[in-house]
Amino acid sequence: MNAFEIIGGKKLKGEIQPQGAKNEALQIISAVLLTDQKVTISNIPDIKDVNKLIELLGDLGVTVERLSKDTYTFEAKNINLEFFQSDVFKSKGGSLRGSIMIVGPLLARFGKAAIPKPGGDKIGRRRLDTHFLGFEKLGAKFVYDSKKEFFNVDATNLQGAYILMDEASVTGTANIVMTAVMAKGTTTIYNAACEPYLQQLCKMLNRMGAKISGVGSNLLTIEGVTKLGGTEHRMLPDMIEIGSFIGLAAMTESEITIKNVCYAELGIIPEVFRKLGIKFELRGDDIFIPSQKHYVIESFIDGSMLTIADSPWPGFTPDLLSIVLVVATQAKGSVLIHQKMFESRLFFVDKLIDMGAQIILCDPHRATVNGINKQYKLRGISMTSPDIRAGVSLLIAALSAEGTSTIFNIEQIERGYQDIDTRLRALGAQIKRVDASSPSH
Ligand SMILES: CC(=O)N[C@H]1[C@@H](OP(=O)(O)OP(=O)(O)OC[C@H]2O[C@@H](n3ccc(=O)[nH]c3=O)[C@H](O)[C@@H]2O)O[C@H](CO)[C@@H](O)[C@@H]1O
Ligand SMILES: C=C(OP(=O)(O)O)C(=O)O
Repeated sequence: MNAFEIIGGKKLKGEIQPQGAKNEALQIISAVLLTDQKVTISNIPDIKDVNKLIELLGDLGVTVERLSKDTYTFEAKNINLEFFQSDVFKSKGGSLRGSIMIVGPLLARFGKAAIPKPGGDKIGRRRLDTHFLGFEKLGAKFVYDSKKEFFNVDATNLQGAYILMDEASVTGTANIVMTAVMAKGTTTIYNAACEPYLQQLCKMLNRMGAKISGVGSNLLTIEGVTKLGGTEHRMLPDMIEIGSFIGLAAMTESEITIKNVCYAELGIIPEVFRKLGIKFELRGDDIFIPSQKHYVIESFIDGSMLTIADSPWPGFTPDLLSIVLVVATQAKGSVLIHQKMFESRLFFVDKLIDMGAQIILCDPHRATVNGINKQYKLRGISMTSPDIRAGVSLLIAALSAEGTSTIFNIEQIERGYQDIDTRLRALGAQIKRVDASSPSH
């Protein structure tokens, strides 16, 4: 078990390159199961969740070749469907959220799939109804063994259908799209999620021979085809990392350039950080954030207090709300953070309160932050990271704080942020990895 030890209060400076997008990678890598031909994928982030999915595909029989640090080829020629019943599959498949997205492609290609209830962050209930209701509409049948927490799904004759999704689920949409691309006839998916992750997936599937229209909207039309072929795909930069680095720069008064951000794909994200008063410039495709001592939270036009809430794309992603919250603690002004999607994602504010932040947790979904305008610094403490984004928010808080902080359970952070300690050290951060099982901890 490792922990991060951080000496805070130091300004950082330099350039940082965002990794490839974690949540896109999980969809794209699952999609290689749709063809027996070679698929080459680049800008793959070297992070725990993605590596676990790649390993799982290897166990299923996919030939995986690593061409360079971030580029792999996948060839799903000989898939071993017996592997589903093994204990290895039950433990590995259940250890990450993204594994649920192997179901759609396996159904489309082989007419059967299985999956243990997937893992991922413990940030509230994470139901899978949208996925399975969609599979059912396309003609599949599933059985859920609640004792073993295991799904078995069968589909002998997938038929296109009209699907009004019960919510705009990100992984649910990806799964249903990957099933429908090889179902007979036309599928219409309304209330589809349309995050850049999904747009990237649909574009890749179309390059493989699929016929998907409406990409980027919440109404997708899919004409089923009988076979898909190989392709090449490059992952977008991770928009959640980009948002995290904007927050990091503001909190630590640092001058940071975030390189090659694909700005056009960031949607409303930059605007939300601007509303917190953070200044930055777009230089080519880089975001340059100057060192700024103070930043002032905007009010609404009528003078009322700003609310920042999550909603499905093109709304603000829930994965950046924890970062927005931590950044607001040092701003001038107040903001209400409303986490609508997840019910346990704001509890980490206890740790920020221990560090000296002024936050009132109104209920599990809402927290009011009273920014202290850097009148004093947060103080370093020992804390445990409850989930990936809270973990990074605490890391940002620790880097801005006075004194030493220790963050335990950094495996959560490393699910989604590649070599984060090394990359932060390159900006001048005082962060080191320590063995948390040693007696001094
Ligand atoms: C591997 C992966 O890609 N994970 C992302 C994916 O998870 P995932 O695909 O699991 O999340 P979903 O989009 O299914 O839903 C997330 C939560 O929001 C709720 N919900 C969803 C849609 C909606 O219109 N209303 C609503 O309340 C759901 O009930 C659920 O509690 O999308 C989430 C929402 O952007 C992100 O936090 C996760 O990082
Ligand atoms: C919640 C997240 O991930 P996952 O869905 O993999 O748990 C996230 O990336 O913020």
